[in-house]
Amino acid sequence: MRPVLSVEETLRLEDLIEKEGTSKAALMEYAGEFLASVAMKAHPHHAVVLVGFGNNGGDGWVAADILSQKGVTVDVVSPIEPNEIKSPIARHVARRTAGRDVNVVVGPSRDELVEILAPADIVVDAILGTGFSGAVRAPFSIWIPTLNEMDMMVVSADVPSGLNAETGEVEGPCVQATYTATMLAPKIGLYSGEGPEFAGDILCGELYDRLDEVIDDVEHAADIVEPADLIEYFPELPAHVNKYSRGSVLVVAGSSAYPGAAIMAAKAAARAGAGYVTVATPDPCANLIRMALPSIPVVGIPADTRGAFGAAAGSAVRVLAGKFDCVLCGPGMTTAAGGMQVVTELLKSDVPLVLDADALNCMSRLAIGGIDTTPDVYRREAPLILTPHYRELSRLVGGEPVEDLGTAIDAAQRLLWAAGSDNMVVVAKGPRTAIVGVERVLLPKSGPASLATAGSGDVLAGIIAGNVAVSHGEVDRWEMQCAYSVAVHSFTGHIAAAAMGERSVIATDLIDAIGDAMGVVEEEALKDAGIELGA
Ligand SMILES: NC(=O)C1=CN([C@@H]2O[C@H](COP(=O)(O)OP(=O)(O)OC[C@H]3O[C@@H](n4cnc5c(N)ncnc54)[C@H](O)[C@@H]3O)[C@@H](O)[C@H]2O)[C@@H](O)CC1
Ligand SMILES: Nc1ncnc2c1ncn2[C@@H]1O[C@H](COP(=O)(O)OP(=O)(O)O)[C@@H](O)[C@H]1O
Ligand SMILES: [K+]
Repeated sequence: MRPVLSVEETLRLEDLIEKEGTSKAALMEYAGEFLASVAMKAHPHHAVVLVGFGNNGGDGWVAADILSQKGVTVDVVSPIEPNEIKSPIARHVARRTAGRDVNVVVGPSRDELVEILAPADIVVDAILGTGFSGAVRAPFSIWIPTLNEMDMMVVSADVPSGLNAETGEVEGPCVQATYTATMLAPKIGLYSGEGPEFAGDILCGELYDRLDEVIDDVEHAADIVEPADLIEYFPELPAHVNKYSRGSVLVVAGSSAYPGAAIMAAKAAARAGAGYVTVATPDPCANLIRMALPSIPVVGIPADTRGAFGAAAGSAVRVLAGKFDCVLCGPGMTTAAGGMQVVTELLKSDVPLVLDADALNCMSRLAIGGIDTTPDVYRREAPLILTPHYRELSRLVGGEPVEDLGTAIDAAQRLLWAAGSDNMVVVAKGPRTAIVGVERVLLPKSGPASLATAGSGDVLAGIIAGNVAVSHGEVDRWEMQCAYSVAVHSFTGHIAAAAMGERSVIATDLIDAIGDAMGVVEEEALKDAGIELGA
């Protein structure tokens, strides 16, 4: 697992490191060394280092010094004279570097900047870091578009300048980085909002030799799940299993209007390894689903006049549910009154429950005004996994906006804390999906944009339910198991995109790729853990 920190957590970490005897001035030296080492990967002859007023600029001044000592021709571009820099540690390194073998240009015009940049083979962006917020002001509001227009190789110090390190928001111009050399731990804004579009490849400099020991003394905004972390969560297939003991899933889904969602979720659960999948669906669409899924039993449930779950559906589904290792409820179900009863009854059961799509919309209606009004709706002993996309998540917290990773994590944490249940996990789905559990926020591998296609979420819900069933509840950390499922879903996106072309992927392609995707996740995990296949 690799920690990702908020700005506040980073500052707390720096304070802790300082208390242990490594000053902020020393950290700046290490940050500059790391920045220079990333720039040196490009074997530059001529580097331009753009520095700002603060400590991010300090990192740049140190890097400039080191690059010139390595024989690189270096121009430093600064908005002010080194003597005028307010931060004492940054002023110190700026004065030192300016007295050495680098060319310092203060306050160039746009045309002068173009002339300085043109001969360089690498640009180090040390203009703004974690101290920046809002929209970039002059002169950087001129420097940054000028740099971006020249399309050069850029290494950004800590975060691309112009990106809010906390939220990933970009309100004005922002440096388009080739690499981001981030210090101590990646900042959450690199993964949220527009962060991924501007950061390029993210490389992290640990800077402090006891970092592993101290980093857990501060909270982590999130943890990136690395391939080897998933090893314990691979579903097993022992020789002695039968179809029931492999794991059974009841998929409570579909309606006359949306039978396809039930079909995709059920098929995905079976492909993920559940030995026995059954669909419970409103009577009028049961035959259609039977024809689409010859290997899956379909139970018709009393319907209303529109072909959605009817008044008697709640009790019928509750009776069925007890026979399964996991119940997935929601895809294509609509939010008709019968559906609301189905969700209410299933919450009372003691079976691990995955709620997706319309089951979540039913939840928001059950807790009108958001989770805080009726947190008891969510409380149950058995595991409860919610898989909302941003809009569904926003409804669950009473309409508060959820529009990027940061706001999604906040909303999911509000749900968890209000419910106060240890066995609840929120899989907040978006371009970067976060899995929010009581103890941790996980960032599993994200998939390609090809996943943004109707029905893709039904497939993920099926994969999650299939894996929950296969584990028979013997999982110590449900959020890690969800991370395995999200990683599999992400790889289905990559595999389907390679086969069909990235623009042409549809959700049924993802289902067909589940088996291969599980293979890839497992191969990567073993490789990451240094375990050789076939050894
Ligand atoms: N604090 C520490 O211990 C360490 C900090 N380090 C570096 O220091 C950085 C943080 O330094 P600072 O806190 O000094 O902040 P920054 O250097 O990121 O930015 C602060 C400066 O930006 C200016 N600024 C803020 N908003 C602006 C806007 N909208 N338009 C134009 N200018 C704006 C401020 O006037 C201030 O001078 C980190 O990102 C990292 O690169 C590293 O050297 C490692 C150690
Ligand atoms: N731009 C994107 N890049 C990567 N993954 C994405 C992107 N957009 C959506 N996804 C993923 O695709 C899935 C979409 O789910 P959802 O919105 O529930 O779809 P549906 O309701 O149509 O089934 C989620 O797993 C989400 O994380
Ligand atoms: K920067």
